[in-house]
Amino acid sequence: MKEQNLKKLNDSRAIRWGALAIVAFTMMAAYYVNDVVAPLKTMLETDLKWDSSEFGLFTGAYSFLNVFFLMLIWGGLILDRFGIRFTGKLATILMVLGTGLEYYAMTGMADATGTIWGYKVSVFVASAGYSVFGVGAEVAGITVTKMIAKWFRGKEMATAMGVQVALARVGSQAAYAVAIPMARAYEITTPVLVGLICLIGGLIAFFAFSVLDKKLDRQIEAEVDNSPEEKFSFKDVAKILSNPGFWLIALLCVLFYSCVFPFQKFASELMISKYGIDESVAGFFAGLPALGALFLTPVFGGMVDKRGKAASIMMLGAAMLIAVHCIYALPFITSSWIAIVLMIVLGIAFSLVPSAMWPSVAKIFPAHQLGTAYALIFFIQNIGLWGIPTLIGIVLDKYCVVGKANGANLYDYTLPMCIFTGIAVLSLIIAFALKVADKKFGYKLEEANIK
Ligand SMILES: NCCCC[C@H](NC(=O)[C@@H](N)CCCCN)C(=O)O
Repeated sequence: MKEQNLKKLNDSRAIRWGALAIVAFTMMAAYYVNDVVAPLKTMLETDLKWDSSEFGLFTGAYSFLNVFFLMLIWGGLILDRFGIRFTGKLATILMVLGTGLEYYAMTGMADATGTIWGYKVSVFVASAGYSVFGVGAEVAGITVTKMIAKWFRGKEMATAMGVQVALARVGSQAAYAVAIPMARAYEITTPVLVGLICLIGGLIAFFAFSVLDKKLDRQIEAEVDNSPEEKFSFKDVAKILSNPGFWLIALLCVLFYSCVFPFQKFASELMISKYGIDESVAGFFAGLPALGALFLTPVFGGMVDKRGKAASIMMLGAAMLIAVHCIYALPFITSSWIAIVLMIVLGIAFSLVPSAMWPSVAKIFPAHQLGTAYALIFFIQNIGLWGIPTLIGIVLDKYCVVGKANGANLYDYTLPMCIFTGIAVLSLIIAFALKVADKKFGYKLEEANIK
């Protein structure tokens, strides 16, 4: 009997969901490390003497190598050439090494004098470490998307993608919630050390997953990794780039995510300085969008599957984003309750747009172009994840310092929030253009997936 007629590993619901749980743990650790330094902004200023521009440099460093050294593109090529197991292990090792370097810079180099290209040695080396981590995290992201496509093809693929993103949000929310209390109780760098340990756990988890994946490959005759429909191809790049749907989704992605992830990085300080929220819970509130998205992304994903309206939902999410950032920008609104409600509304927008956007990519592009399309969209998104925090950090230092307290600057966040509002307005315009393009080019974004 041919091997393919045997029951394969991923035919067992328990085993395929178990495999997803293993890699989702690795991604959860990645999202934790990604976000855990952000709530410490004020402490970094008092304890390690990092100013806002240096914090912005560090935050944007996540995407630096991905953008300027095209690491996502090389990552896509490596993924297609060497497969999920090799690329996943490589990406996770990069995350561990990068975080190790970041931790070393923040501990062992904290007192080092001197500068590199005008930046403190500790800031520069920590940013270099975070940049290496960013390459690993983004490549791991596309690897996991491909892993889900392989293990869940013809099964609960969209649900599995939603569950993986939702679990990653647990890592983000944990980071925002624990960073300040943990840093106060132990050392400022303890939250990073915990992340490093979790990532080492994630590396072990990925090695365990690889054993299962190898077994699955032995069971399937035609190896999915090598099938032409999964390959990153330069021919496809040209086709994708000439599709107006690609540009609209990529632009919406960079604009929308630039208003969420970089904003969150500064949100703990905003909560404390403008709304008087206690430092011990400010991170928790800054992480609320991730917590909301944890529950709502699968719900809205289900709605998009059953009722469609993906383009309209993206417009709604972008409109909500404008309202949130605009109200944060108003200098006379300083109630902590309003700040918290706005974070909840941001959480709803942060669930609406991704749950409509990522499945829309699959409607606009045929299956064989999907991997390439995701890598290119992530690449463009990373330009915003690099540029916006860098810009906000500089703007804070140059135009927003209004005093000093306990050795840290006090900032007026009006101008940064106006910048975020402007980007959100652009995202609504692009979402509207996408809806028009949907009608014109027949992407079927407004139609239900399940009929
Ligand atoms: N199947 C695609 C899922 C994408 C999820 C998306 N992640 C990203 O956009 C990453 N490129 C950036 C992650 C940065 C984490 N702070 C998401 O919504 O998380």
